Amino acid sequence: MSARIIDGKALSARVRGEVAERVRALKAQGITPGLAVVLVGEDPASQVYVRNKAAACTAAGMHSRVIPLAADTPEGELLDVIEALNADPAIHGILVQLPLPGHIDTGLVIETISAAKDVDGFHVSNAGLLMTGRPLFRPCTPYGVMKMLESENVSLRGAEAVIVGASNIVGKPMAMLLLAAGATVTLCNSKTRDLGAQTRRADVLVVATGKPGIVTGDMIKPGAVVIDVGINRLESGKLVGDVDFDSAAAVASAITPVPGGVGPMTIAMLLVNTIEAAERTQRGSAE
Ligand SMILES: Nc1nc2c(c(=O)[nH]1)N[C@@H](CN(C=O)c1ccc(C(=O)N[C@@H](CCC(=O)O)C(=O)O)cc1)CN2
Repeated sequence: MSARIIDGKALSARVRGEVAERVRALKAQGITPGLAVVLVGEDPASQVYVRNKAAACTAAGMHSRVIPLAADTPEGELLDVIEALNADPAIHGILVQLPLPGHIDTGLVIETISAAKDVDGFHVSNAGLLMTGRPLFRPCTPYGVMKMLESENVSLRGAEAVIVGASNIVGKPMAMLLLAAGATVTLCNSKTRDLGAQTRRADVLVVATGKPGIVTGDMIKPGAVVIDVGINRLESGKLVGDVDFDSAAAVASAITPVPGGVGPMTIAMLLVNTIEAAERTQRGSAE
């Protein structure tokens, strides 16, 4: 292995420490930032993520409210919960943990969250603002990836960036952020012909498909920076990314591990978005 390991755990701890300082400053002005997380159902992975989000919030000095709802909660009831949170002045950020049970329209749920409290950055208004270069909230995972690239001093101006996976929550916003930073962006999807021909052009390669091992070392340009967004639990219980780590690390100049890479940054950037939402409220009330 020759690649440098990009330590998401260490960077997320730094970011969370900076957020904690901003929380202290805001509290001194009488505002406690508050995050509400709605969890529908009992998906074990979602339960872990929600618990970790709440714990990170509390550790940073924020107010955290977790709202667990049964898997068969009617859609209308979930929308009522969101409306109540939209109107609650103690709550500055709202997120609904995904995925949702099949009987619920995810798009409708996201659009019901007030765009000003949409700390996931998934609301169509926030997606539009990001696309037009005026971001309010950047989606946490791609935002975390940008923070990792910045911390590694990766030069993005004019760089070839290739993203594998075109989801609304990672791939598409990732493309917008890399484009805004001056990269030439290629966004691959499940229909892309000859994926390796695309990935081999990448100076920065971001993989977010949920398919373990879809990218192997022979698909990577020597010296590329490889960001693995995938989190896949194998039957053995082992957690792996979308990139075959050993073969990729032999070729790349830097690579994120799984676990301990992008995942912890997702939670750190959620705290950043929440403190920004609360600071914005404070500025609004001071004007
Ligand atoms: N409303 C949202 N739902 C989902 C999001 C999101 O950003 N907003 N992203 C993912 C899940 N996710 C956050 O919610 C998330 C996934 C993984 C991690 C993480 O820290 N992973 C650890 C490993 C944890 C484990 O042992 O399972 C790591 O990679 O080191 C944090 C957040 C889908 N849903």
